[in-house]
Amino acid sequence: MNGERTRESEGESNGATPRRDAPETGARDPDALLRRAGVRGDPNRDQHFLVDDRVLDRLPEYAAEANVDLSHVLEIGAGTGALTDRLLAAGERVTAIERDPDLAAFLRDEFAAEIDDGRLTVVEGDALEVELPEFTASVSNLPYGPSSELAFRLLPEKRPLVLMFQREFAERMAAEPGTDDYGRLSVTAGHYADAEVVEPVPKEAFSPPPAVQSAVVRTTPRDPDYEVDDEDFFMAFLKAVFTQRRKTMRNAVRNTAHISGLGDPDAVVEAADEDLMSARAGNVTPAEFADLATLAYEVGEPGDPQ
Ligand SMILES: C[S@@+](CC[C@H](N)C(=O)[O-])C[C@H]1O[C@@H](n2cnc3c(N)ncnc32)[C@H](O)[C@@H]1O
Repeated sequence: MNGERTRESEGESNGATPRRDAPETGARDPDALLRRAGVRGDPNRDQHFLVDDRVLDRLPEYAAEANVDLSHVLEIGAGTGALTDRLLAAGERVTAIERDPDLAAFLRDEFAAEIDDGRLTVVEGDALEVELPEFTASVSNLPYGPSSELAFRLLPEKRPLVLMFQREFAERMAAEPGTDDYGRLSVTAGHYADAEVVEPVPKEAFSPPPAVQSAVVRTTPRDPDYEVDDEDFFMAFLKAVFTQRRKTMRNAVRNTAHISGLGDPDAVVEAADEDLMSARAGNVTPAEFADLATLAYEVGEPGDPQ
């Protein structure tokens, strides 16, 4: 990769002073970063780099306007560092995780001054596997392949998040009961945080453009307005009944015992509220699911979920 780097970067790589492509804003230009890195994003490696300055600038603003503590921002999938640069400007410290060894090497070179100052740590590795640092917030343009697993690695950390997802995923995450988008993802994400879609982002904001539209989600951690005895069972129960979201809850509970691990699903149906058993999963609120999961755990002989 370094052999492909342009003259723009030559002679600047002494690590002493941060690069500034746009003196008026002080920000690095995303296209110049791509040229200096000498890369084209590889969609097979979830590489779609943000090249729209306005979207890049707004991502940390979504956190700042919610008074999020940006003293240590975690960025997952830092790419060529266009967002990293904005996060360094908005916050005090950034830890940037990047799986691609060439991009991680580029980041270490491009941001040598910030690394020397102790403001940036580049972690080379898979964000699903590396140990996460203590962070106060995460602002990330996530790789879409593992975005669900990444979201559910971050949400239990109970920190504010501003994350770019595929638009459909974002809308399902933030959906309310009774809407078409409401489902397992809405309830499981809502277990940890309030989620709101703050901006749809068109394909053209990325290089190369992804196949689908994107959207930014901001999550604000909070405790749920219900209690569950066993969180793992609650999650397994949701997974089970939402595989049959168009069936009544009565049938969904009965038909999915192999997923939820319930030994006696009929006992749950008999003990549960009649109206609730006649409802469809897409209309059941998180609190109602929690009550039902608690009941199921008590009377349904739970075993090992799938
Ligand atoms: C959508 S791009 C975003 C890049 C950059 N943040 C931007 O906005 O231009 C996702 C980045 O995540 C990296 N990536 C893909 N899978 C990853 C994983 N499992 N862990 C860490 N980084 C990953 C890719 O190499 C790519 O640089």
